Amino acid sequence: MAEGEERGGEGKKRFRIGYALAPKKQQSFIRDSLVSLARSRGIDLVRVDTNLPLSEQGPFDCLLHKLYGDDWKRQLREFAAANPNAAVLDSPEAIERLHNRISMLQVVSELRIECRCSGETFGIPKQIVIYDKETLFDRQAWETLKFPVIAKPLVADGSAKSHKMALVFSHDGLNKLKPPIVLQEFVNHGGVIFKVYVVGERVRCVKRKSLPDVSEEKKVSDEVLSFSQVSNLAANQTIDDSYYEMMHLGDTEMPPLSFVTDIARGLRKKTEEDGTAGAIAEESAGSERCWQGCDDSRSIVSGSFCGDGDEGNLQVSSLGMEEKESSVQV
Ligand SMILES: Nc1ncnc2c1ncn2[C@@H]1O[C@H](COP(=O)(O)OP(=O)(O)OP(=O)(O)O)[C@@H](O)[C@H]1O
Ligand SMILES: O=P(O)(O)O[C@H]1[C@H](O)[C@@H](O)[C@H](OP(=O)(O)O)[C@@H](OP(=O)(O)O)[C@H]1O
Repeated sequence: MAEGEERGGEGKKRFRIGYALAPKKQQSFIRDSLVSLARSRGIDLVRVDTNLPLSEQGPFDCLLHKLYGDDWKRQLREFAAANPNAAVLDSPEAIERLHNRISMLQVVSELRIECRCSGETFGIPKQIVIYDKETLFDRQAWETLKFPVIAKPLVADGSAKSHKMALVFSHDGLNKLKPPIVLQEFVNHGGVIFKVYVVGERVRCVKRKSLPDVSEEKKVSDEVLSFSQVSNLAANQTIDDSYYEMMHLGDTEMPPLSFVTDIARGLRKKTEEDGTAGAIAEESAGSERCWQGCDDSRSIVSGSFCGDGDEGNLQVSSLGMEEKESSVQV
């Protein structure tokens, strides 16, 4: 439908947003409440049928997607060419860097934040990337890194596998890992992370549960603990709350707003400079893509990191989603 064409009743133009999501993400993101709110504001959310060619569907003023693969990328390119006025969130080129845990953090490492408040620091935990088993056992590659470390799949493509991580306490745990991986020093941070979502001018900071601190005696363990999406556990997945009760997480203060907005502003500026659409949100120890919904259906993954083993699983209980949040416009 041409731009400016009337769609809704009473002379109001309605917008059609096509969404193309995997079924699980559809469930978490396209909630009835969102659909009704959008409808009341003149926006119709329309599911894209991924079994049909995109070119046969629409018209859409905007396409919201979280799908991957060469064929999908081709379809998006064709859609963008045929519909130059339609927004594609996000273009495959713009999100490419977020699919690799090294390149996703590059923009963060280039940010220089002057911390005006005392005590705040900003940066990425020390990390190395390991592409093969040989390097995994090469002590030299490890010289700069201290245990415990978190092993994260290098690829971050939204698959369940790409979220499977492991906390490794010593060299003995290394043989359970499957490169390519990023090994990042574990930073004790009191069992709570702050996720900061940046969409254009808007910034929202939420508090989430994270991995518990590692005590000195635990640091000598040869265990490997696997975990997945700890910050997204649903309220009914409470397993062991004693740690969090002890840490009084509910009382944890949000980071100073000025600190959060400085980071948000910096990230926005950097991504705009680089011509990247969409948004990155910054955590205390990682980096995130934006345009996210809440998902009640996640669980601690049993089984091993990157696959199929059976090492111990880390038990983390859930904090109510977005238990406490602050929102600001920059
Ligand atoms: N270096 C670190 N030190 C301590 N904890 C960390 C570190 N890196 C990650 N974590 C914890 O592990 C969780 C998952 O890490 P990360 O955010 O990199 O993975 P993800 O799978 O991309 O994210 P999510 O769990 O939000 O889907 C973080 O939310 C945080 O709780
Ligand atoms: O809801 P928050 O706390 O923002 O957590 C997000 C994760 O950090 C993202 O990694 C998830 O996206 P992927 O599963 O596509 O990586 C994303 O999955 P979603 O797209 O299903 O919402 C969320 O789990």
